[in-house]
Parts: sequence; C-alpha cells; structure tokens
Amino acid sequence: MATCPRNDDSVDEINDPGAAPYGNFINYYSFNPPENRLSLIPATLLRDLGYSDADRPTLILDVGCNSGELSVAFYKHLMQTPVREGQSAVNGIHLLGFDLDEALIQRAQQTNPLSSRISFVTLDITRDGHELQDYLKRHACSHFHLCLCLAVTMWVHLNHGDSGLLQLLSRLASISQHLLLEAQPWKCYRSAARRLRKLGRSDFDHFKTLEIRGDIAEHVREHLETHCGMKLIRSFGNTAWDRKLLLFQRR
Ligand SMILES: C[S@@+](CC[C@H](N)C(=O)[O-])C[C@H]1O[C@@H](n2cnc3c(N)ncnc32)[C@H](O)[C@@H]1O
Repeated sequence: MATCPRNDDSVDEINDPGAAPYGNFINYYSFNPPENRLSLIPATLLRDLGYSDADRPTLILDVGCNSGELSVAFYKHLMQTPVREGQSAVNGIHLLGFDLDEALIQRAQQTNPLSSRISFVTLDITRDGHELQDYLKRHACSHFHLCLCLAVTMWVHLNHGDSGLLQLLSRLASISQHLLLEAQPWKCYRSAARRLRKLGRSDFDHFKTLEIRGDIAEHVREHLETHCGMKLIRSFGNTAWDRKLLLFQRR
C-alpha cells in the first residue's frame, strides 16, 4: 500500500506510488473525501430506483471499497431514517464492501460503525469466487440491487488488460440491477504508468497494448449497453476530479 497522490489517483506528486499498483492507497480519503462524490448523488436514490419496500432487503455492493469510508458514508447518505447499531437487521439496506487489500479491509472492519448492516471482506474481483453468490443466497436475493464501482476500472484495466476490464464489467452487470460507475479517464492511465516508470518500475504489464483507450467512459457504456443488457439511465455530473458518475440499469 502507498499514500495517495494529492489530487488524483494518477498525478505525479505522490510519495510512493510504486507500492500501490492496484490503487490501494492507505490514505485515499484524506485526498478524495466521500463528500466529493456523495454531493452529486441524491439521498433519495434508492427510493427513486424503486427500492423502498421495507419488507424486503435492499443489497448494495461496493467494489474495491478501500478502507470503507465511502461505503459507510454512502450507506448513511442513502438511509432516509437513521439506523442504530443493534436495531433489527432482517430487512432494510445491507451493504457488502470488498477489496483485494487485506490491510485496508481490516481497517474497514475495525472502524465499521454498523456491522449488522455493513460487512467488509477481502476479495479480488478478477478471481473466481463464490463469496458474492453466497452473500446473495444468505439474503435470498438473486442480484445486488445497486453495485458501486468507483475509481476501480483503471486499476483492473492496467493490471489485467482489455479483457480484464470487459470481464469486470460483464461480471458486475450479471450480478446487479443497477450499477453506479466512475471510470478514470485516459489521462489518469498515462500518469499512473509514467509515475511507475520514474520510480524505475516496469510499466504496468498491459499499458502499451491496450486497445481500449481514449474516451474510457464511452467504451464502458458501449460494452455495458451492447453486451451486458444494461442501459445508461443517469449521469450525475462530474466529480471534483472531473469524472462522470454513470448510473446503469438492467434492461
Ligand atoms: C482508487 S481506490 C478507490 C476506492 C473506492 N472505490 C472509492 O472510490 O472511494 C481503488 C481501490 O480498488 C481496489 N482494487 C483494485 N483492483 C481490485 C480488484 N481486482 N479486486 C478488488 N479490489 C480492487 C484497490 O485495492 C483500491 O482500494
């Protein structure tokens, strides 16, 4: 893990970027506080999407949740009625956050204020596993109602190539009714690769051979709409780091 750059996942001013090849920065939220993105997302989002039935659980998945600060803030942001720890958790909103970095997940677990509703597990989304299906089964649901994939696509793309990115999108689409996605733009890829080169590390394995480049958000939209049965229903404007928050829905 490494500390995060001052104003982007991928700018040059960073203390030790070589140690965070997956974007697993230890201090991510001191540079990109949850409010940067939450301020763009309506607190009524779940109700707007039709998930207001108190008798049924609503499941949220947070992909690459880092130390969990955004997951918890997002959960609280969407709760119309504040939840107290210990309150019955049979139905209501449940959030599962996961990240491949075990130390970040440990921190998320230790600081979790709502452990009956919010869980964190270590998981690499590029590996086959049954954890997500098991979680769905435990809640008697076939899909997550809302999946967040924020500032993760570039790291999967750089580490696993075009096919890795497309598989990520297809996998998330297959387990979600709605998908809220923030893709890093191409300029971030160049900076991330340059940073590692400066440190004497070899480029990300796939950077030079990527065919998906340029307007990454548009490539993502195209794949989700053409191959994954999803459609773009909202764009929540640009974040403080000039990225779009795109909301997709299963057709
Ligand atoms: C830049 S941070 C974004 C954190 C959070 N999603 C947010 O937007 O606030 C990217 C996170 O994705 C995680 N990540 C990267 N590749 C992953 C993978 N294959 N599976 C799970 N997590 C991954 C990293 O460990 C890191 O914590």
